Amino acid sequence: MGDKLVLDNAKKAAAYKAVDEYVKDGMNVGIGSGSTIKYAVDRIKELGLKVTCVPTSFQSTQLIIEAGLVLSDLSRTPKLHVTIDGADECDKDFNIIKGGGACQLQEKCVAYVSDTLLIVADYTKDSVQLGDTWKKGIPIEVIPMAYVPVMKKLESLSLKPVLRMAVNKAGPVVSDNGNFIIDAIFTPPLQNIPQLAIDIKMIPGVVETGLFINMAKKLYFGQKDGSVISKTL
Ligand SMILES: O=C(CO)[C@H](O)[C@H](O)COP(=O)(O)O
Repeated sequence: MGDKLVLDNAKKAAAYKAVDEYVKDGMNVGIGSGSTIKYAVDRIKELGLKVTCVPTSFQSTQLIIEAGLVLSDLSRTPKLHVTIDGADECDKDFNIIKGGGACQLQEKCVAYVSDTLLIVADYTKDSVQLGDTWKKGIPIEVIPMAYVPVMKKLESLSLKPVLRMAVNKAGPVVSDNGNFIIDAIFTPPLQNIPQLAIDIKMIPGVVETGLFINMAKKLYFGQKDGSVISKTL
């Protein structure tokens, strides 16, 4: 089997297991973003579950609509039973980096109002410490007018900020919220991750960081052989 197929099977196994364990008829469900979450939506559809879905991006809105599921938003559905989302890297203490797809702002808003946040990912996202496998840094959403001073401040926090550039478009990536994304590259180990998350968030112009601390209840990692390792703290 090719590497991509192995990875896709691992993602699917993780997403299916999370849905099977947690999602029930009548629930309000947050739908994360990325390539893994597609399988969670597939499973919800396959099981015919009667749930109300709140998306975390343009992409997940499309997934919900295409699957024929009930689409809502945080204004109409401000309290969720469970959110299922992907991740770029998870450490042994459940510190998580998200935002590889630039969706971390809406993802965090949706996760925050959820009773339970489940992370579904393939085995490459399961690390001892952040930065072991994810080399693209911490995604940080910033308002466009402030990106230069934010980058300078990030340098003073020993991070190496890079403005994320678009592919097939001249200029920077523009998030679903009209903002820029700075990827703050770091050399592991990160010291005091909860404090770092606060320090970054406190910089004027920063809207949200891709550091998800103390948020996930359970992590599901699909393995090469199609099994799933799940972890709770
Ligand atoms: O945080 C995210 C988007 O902002 C994604 O959940 C994260 O990048 C994982 O994506 P994938 O499931 O494609 O590996």
